[in-house]
Amino acid sequence: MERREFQAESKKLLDMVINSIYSQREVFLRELISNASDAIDKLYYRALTDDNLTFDKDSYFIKLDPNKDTRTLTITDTGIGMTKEEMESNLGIIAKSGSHQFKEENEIKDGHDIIGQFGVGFYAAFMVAEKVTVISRSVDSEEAYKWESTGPEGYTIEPAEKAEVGTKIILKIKENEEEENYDEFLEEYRLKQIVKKYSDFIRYPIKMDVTESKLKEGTEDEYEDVITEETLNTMIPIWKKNKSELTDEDYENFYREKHYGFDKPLKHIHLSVDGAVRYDAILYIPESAPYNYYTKEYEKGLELYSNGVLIMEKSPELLPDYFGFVKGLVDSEDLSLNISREMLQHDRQLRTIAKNINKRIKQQLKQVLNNDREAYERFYQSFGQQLKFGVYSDFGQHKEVLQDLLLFYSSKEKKLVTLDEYVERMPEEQKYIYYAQGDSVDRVDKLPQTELVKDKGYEILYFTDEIDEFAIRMLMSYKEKEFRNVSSGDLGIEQDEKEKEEEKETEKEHEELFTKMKELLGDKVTAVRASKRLKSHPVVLTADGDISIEMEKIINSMPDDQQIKADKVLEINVDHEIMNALEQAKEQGDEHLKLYTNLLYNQALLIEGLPIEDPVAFTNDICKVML
Ligand SMILES: Nc1ncnc2c1ncn2[C@@H]1O[C@H](COP(=O)(O)OP(=O)(O)OP(=O)(O)O)[C@@H](O)[C@H]1O
Repeated sequence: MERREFQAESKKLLDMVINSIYSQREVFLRELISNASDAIDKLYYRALTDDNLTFDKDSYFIKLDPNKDTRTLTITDTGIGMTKEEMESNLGIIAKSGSHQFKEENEIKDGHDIIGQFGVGFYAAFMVAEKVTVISRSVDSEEAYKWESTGPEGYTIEPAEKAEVGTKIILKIKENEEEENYDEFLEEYRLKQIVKKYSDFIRYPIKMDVTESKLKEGTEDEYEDVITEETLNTMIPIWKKNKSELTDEDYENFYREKHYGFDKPLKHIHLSVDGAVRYDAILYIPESAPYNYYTKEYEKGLELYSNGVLIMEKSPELLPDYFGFVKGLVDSEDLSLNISREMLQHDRQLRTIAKNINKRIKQQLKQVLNNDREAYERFYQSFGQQLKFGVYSDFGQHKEVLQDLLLFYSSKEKKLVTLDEYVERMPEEQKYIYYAQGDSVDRVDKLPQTELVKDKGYEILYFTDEIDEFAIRMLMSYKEKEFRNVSSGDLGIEQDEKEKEEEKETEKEHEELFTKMKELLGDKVTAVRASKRLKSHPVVLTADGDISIEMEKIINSMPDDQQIKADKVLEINVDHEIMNALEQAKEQGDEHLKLYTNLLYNQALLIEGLPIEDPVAFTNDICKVML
């Protein structure tokens, strides 16, 4: 028996396969099973043109046989086999793919897509095996041959005995090393796991004899090992089935089987696209957020398959951040994979798929919003913040996609409404879309700032999430209607001549008092003014300029210590009885007016949910007034 050397380049390549191409050792099994499946597919193609051959799908299988005593793992297939020459060229020259050549020579169709293309996968066996033996008999030969190698030193080929057509690969599993455990590749449970993970949708059954300890018949506490042959893979992926054959329950079961979430998914999307890039996808919109969703630990992404073989557990490129909650998978035969199948060579196909998927998710959400509001609200409860963050992020790039998916609580409807519903209801003379912010609907409801707008009969959107105002600032307007904070200086509410006249008079009347009050407050406020928006409450703090008080609160609570200040204005309700008290205080001297001004300013801070600078002084001030 003559030992043959691998070609010089092959030696280097083999070293690379063993040591650096694959990041996980377990993929050796994926590679050998894919080869076995390719070999059966080749028989199928041969039968199409060869009258002497019939292909009965049910008689083909792949079998795994772990044996701890001999430390071997045998993978047997009933495929096309290899002649001596094929062994020479396909296993003797690394990076020579018989499968690739086969694809070139045969017209590949019917979804029997050959997986192999690079001619390196087989050698992944050396990551776990110290010796690899291949015994194969080709469909074209009466004789069988044995190929054997212990790695870079070379290989031998000699005649062998094998009754049936097909290939048997015997891996002599390496001994454990200090930090490496190879025993796991002889364990039934582990092999099952690896098959499920990577090869669950291989078209042919992957079988293994599984040992189970069972109660011995006729006894109560005696157990015996029972061996049964199990098929480890599901074979037909749900996404390759016809949609009409599948029920909601099937999709829900698949969601659970895949551990996409513990909840019941809100909706699923099943796509079979036959366009420029062909792919199938099953996507789920979950109903509730995983516990770590809003943390750094959460990783978005879809599973990526190529021809039913898992390539990536989480491909982040397939989902934009704002739809990062979507779960599911994509299977495409059109991906250009790199040699380890762990990455893609071009992301063009992936980008096309991602773009389509993005569109479909939006459509689906819109549909739920329009047809099943209750379900959408449940979804929004979990992921509304994410959508709003999506509007805000990347300098508002995605606002067009997302604006119609937003909901806010409405002062009028007392429930969540869309921006479209708001704008549709706006009276003609209403200039802006009004909003007010606070920690909760109850709190916003009681805000004095909302009085005038409500009095006018206009609807107000309540912003109770920190992100709300930031997102809306990015949006700027919706259907050409600008957003306006109810606390802002200009509310765009038209006044008639008489009202304007009255306002001027009031300003003049109290000018001296307000100037004095502003002096007493110093730079705590930029102005003290007669309020146009208050009806029953005595005071309120509002903001001039771009930064609202709510934004000041949020930004200042962030860890990066960017201290910013809103231009606060103390507004006084001149129709309130408090005005008399203030005018009297002014007459009584600065001391008195200062006491009242501070009290009112601190009250306004409290209403806004802002901290009082000196609570002790504030309570002392109250006592002074009481005594
Ligand atoms: N079980 C098998 N039965 C028949 N032929 C096989 C078998 N395993 C490997 N071969 C032959 O050996 C060749 C090399 O296999 P290898 O796994 O290295 O590459 P590949 O499958 O062609 O490509 P890839 O690197 O993309 O997996 C295959 O193309 C095929 O012709």
